[in-house]
Amino acid sequence: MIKQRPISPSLLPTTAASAATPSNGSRFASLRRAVQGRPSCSTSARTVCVLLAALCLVFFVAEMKEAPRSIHTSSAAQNSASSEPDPDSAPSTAVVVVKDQDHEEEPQKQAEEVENMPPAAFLGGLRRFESFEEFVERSRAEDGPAAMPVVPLDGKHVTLPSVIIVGARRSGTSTLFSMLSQHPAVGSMAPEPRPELSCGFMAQDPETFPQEAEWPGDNLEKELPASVLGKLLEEFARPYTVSESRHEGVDAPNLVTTAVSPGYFASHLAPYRLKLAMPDVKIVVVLRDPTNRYYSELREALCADEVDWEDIMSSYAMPAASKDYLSDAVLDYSPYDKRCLGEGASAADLWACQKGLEKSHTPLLKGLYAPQLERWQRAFGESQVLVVQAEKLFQEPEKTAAEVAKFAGLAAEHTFFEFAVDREASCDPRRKKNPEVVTAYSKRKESEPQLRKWYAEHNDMVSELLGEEMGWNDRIRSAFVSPPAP
Ligand SMILES: Nc1ncnc2c1ncn2[C@@H]1O[C@H](COP(=O)(O)OS(=O)(=O)O)[C@@H](OP(=O)(O)O)[C@H]1O
Repeated sequence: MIKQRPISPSLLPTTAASAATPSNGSRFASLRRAVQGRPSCSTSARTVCVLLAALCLVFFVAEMKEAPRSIHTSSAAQNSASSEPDPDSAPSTAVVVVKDQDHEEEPQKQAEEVENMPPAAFLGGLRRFESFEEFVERSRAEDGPAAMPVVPLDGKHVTLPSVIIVGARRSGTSTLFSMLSQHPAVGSMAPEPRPELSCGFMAQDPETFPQEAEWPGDNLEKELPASVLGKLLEEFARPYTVSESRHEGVDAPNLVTTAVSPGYFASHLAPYRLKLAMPDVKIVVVLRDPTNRYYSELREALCADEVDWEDIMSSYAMPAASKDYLSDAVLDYSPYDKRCLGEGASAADLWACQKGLEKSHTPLLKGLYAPQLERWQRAFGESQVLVVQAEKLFQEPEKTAAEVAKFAGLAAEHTFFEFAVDREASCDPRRKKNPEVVTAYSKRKESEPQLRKWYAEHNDMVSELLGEEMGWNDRIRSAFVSPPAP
């Protein structure tokens, strides 16, 4: 059970300006930098934003004094959250309160607390082990994960995530991660980037992945020897440094550690390797209208400081108008190929599938969600994989975060604050000075109706798979509805 405790200042909302305070190496730092440093936010707009945020803060603090700590549902939330406004024409979101998610307060104190813990003692749900091998042995002996481990490593203390948001990329994963991190029983970890593993530890090339811990290609129930698994977990956990003393006052079994690795969803190997390494980890998948997801990724690529034209032009090639193209894509890059789903596929087979996906039309194919989702469900079972629709997250952020929190095993009696994205400030390549960028983006945007049609059949498949209408085809459907007679 989570002990009720007064809201600490770090849980209170901050103004846009203070939320934008840079912080070393954290995911939030880059988010904040993104919010702060966006070129289009004019000074006057910023002033208005800051004033608005300050007003929000005053009202909020007054309200929090009165309000019980319950789930906060947005009054603006709509019941049907199937589509989002066109990200290219949507007005900027009002700047909303953001919890200042710094994991920097009292790091020294935290380190000392962990250091002074007797082995196998609890600290807010974390249990100290001398090594991951010891953790694995204890978990096996106790027939379940022996709490979340905290293990000394190279002068730091590291742990493992119990919930991982695996993607899809550009679907609001950072927003969800930052919202969950507001929960007092969540020790969120923003892994330090490892440039050498651009696609993530569990998605890396079999050439560099530890051979003895590799997916054997046949048996999902296989148990790796404790020494091998211990070594693998140590490598995996290396960037997940235990955060500061925010776990204080939380009863042991409730602590949840979350991580976000949006590149994992499209990986063919990550689900199986993760299952082998952390069979109990909970998986969260956020799915966004694939057309909007595509343009978001394109915008991100075009807004990068250094744009590799050749790469962008080939990666972001548009589908040909003919439907055959889809079959070609399916056969050549085979996210549908049975072997690529993992049945009897070796790590080398799966890597070939992943490479195929990476080589051509990647951003386009990443929007074919069904086979990707099937791999995760096949590896972990449906009950361990939660699918969140991005449009619902955008329209009902607090409610959606509460649902994810419940899935993660967290008590619901907590208020989440929306992490709002200032759309006007978000990168729009058309505002770039470089005419090549402007032309490239505009040309791709002209093909939007074609792209929507290309995804339509697959979108229906995803709706069917999830037993819920995602609404991603609404725009093309409405285009066919004849206007009412004058
Ligand atoms: N609350 C809310 N409302 C509307 N849109 C939102 C919201 N939160 C995140 N987003 C949009 O999600 C996109 C970023 O997704 P990710 O955080 O998953 O990106 S990443 O993969 O981690 O780079 C990025 O999409 P685009 O703006 O279309 O590029 C964000 O604007």
